[in-house]
Amino acid sequence: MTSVLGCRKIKHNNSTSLILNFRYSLSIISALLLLGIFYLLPFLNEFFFFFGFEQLLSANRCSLYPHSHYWIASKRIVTPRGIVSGTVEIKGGRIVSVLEEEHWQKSVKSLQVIDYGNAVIMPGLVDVHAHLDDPGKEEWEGFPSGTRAAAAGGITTLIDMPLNSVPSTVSEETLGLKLQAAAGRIYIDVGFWGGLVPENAFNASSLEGLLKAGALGLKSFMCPSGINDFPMTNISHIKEGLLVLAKYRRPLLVHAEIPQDDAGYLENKDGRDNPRSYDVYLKSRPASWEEAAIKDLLTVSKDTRTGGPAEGAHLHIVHLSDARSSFELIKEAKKSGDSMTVETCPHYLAFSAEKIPDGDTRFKCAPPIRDAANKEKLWAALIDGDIDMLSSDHSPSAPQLKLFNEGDFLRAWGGISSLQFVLPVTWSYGQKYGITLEQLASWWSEKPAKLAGLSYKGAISIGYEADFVVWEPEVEFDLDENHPVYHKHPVSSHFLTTLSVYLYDRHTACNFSLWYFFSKECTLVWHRGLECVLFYDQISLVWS
Ligand SMILES: NC(=O)N[C@H]1NC(=O)NC1=O
Ligand SMILES: [Zn+2]
Ligand SMILES: [Zn+2]
Repeated sequence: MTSVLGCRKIKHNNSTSLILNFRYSLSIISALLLLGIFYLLPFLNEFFFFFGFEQLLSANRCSLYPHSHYWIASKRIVTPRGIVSGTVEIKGGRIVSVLEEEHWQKSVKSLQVIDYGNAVIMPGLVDVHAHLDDPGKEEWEGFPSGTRAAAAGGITTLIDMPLNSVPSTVSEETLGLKLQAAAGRIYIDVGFWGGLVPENAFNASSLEGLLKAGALGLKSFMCPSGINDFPMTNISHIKEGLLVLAKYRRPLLVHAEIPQDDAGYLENKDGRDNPRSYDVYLKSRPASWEEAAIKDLLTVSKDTRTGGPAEGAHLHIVHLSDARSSFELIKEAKKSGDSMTVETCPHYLAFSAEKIPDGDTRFKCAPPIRDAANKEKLWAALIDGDIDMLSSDHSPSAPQLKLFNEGDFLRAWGGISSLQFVLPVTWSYGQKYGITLEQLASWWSEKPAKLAGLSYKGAISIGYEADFVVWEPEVEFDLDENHPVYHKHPVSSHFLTTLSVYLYDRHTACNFSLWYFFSKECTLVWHRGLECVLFYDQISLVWS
């Protein structure tokens, strides 16, 4: 296939990527000037050495094709106006035309066309909720490992959460540290959320500094986050934050759980309950926690309505698990005109509490995975369009924090590691519900790009950035220990092994799909004789 040759050729070809790198370095320079991050000045020598050489060299190898102007063809191109058989024309990293078959065949020189046949060309996934833990907790995950796993999973843009790294991203300065840590170490486009915490919530100029410095929006917790320098906010903090966000027309993402006094969580303080029991954990964080948080949020989300004091701001509920009361409240608020969206995650759509073995802390996340009936309702809400989008909530930790030996659900780290597998998991588990490729593109690309304010990403449309995933929905692979995993901790990659456990338990054939992947180093990975290519044209940080 031409792309194999194309890829190898690119390893030695400089022309296209020089433009890429020029653009990349320029964006960094202008950002630095713009932001006035003067404290970075002492590092600039090193910084430009890094970018000028390392980054140039590595990115030189990342272009798909030795042309800045080329076409990719397929019988299944997922566009906002449906599935098209034809070509996407790419020039300088942007989509300049999408042509149906009969229109392109005459006009395009064959050498500049990569024909993927029946493979699906979709917009690259935009994951708006992942914790890359870098700087400071690189032993949990990092920009290189995390973005590489993302690329291998078809994600071309990732927005990093402000907590789990050290320090948390809660100021212009700490955002600067993120940029520094990401520089030259990312394989896909990366943007950042900033944190809304009690310390900055009433300090509008601090929040503005964070937003002006490039944070795409803010994130806050309504319960303890598990991270000391990321304390929880109350509704007054959130109300204030929304006023600042309104000015910048940016979203607030909220972890919506408020601890309730009646919860088993408190009852177990004396250690009477068995901490290995998933049921005990589930009861310790009941749906009433989510419901209480949503009820509280609705007292301020109305401010985001047209004519309201926070018009322009937007409230986004992350990782909804409760498909009952909490979901109904969100749905009503949206109907009333509150500017709100909600996401759920593949683990809530794939697993159910009844099947989680006691002591298996790979399944621990917050809010918890609930019962099978709840899972069905989540799927229905997603398919009806009432849950707007999906995200990974990739939240890895050092393996020892999962306490695999003790299997203590109450003390183990809460977080599931899933980045590389969100596309095949969504597709595979969605088969039962007859989900379509267009729905996948909406949940994983179009809506998340919109949330992050990336108006030039998330769709295969003229003028959009040329970020794609090319994959074969019909091809299956076994998710076993031989499967290459790029997360920092592949062995304890909770989600991966969890899925395997499930599949083996049920003795079903693995129904996961294979996608092509093309890594930055131009390493072609072959699975079952199929060439894997994911390609992306823009290697740059995302700026608002
Ligand atoms: N700190 C952190 O990443 N917490 C995440 N983990 C999880 O399971 N839910 C979360 O919010
Ligand atoms: Zn959360
Ligand atoms: Zn999270």
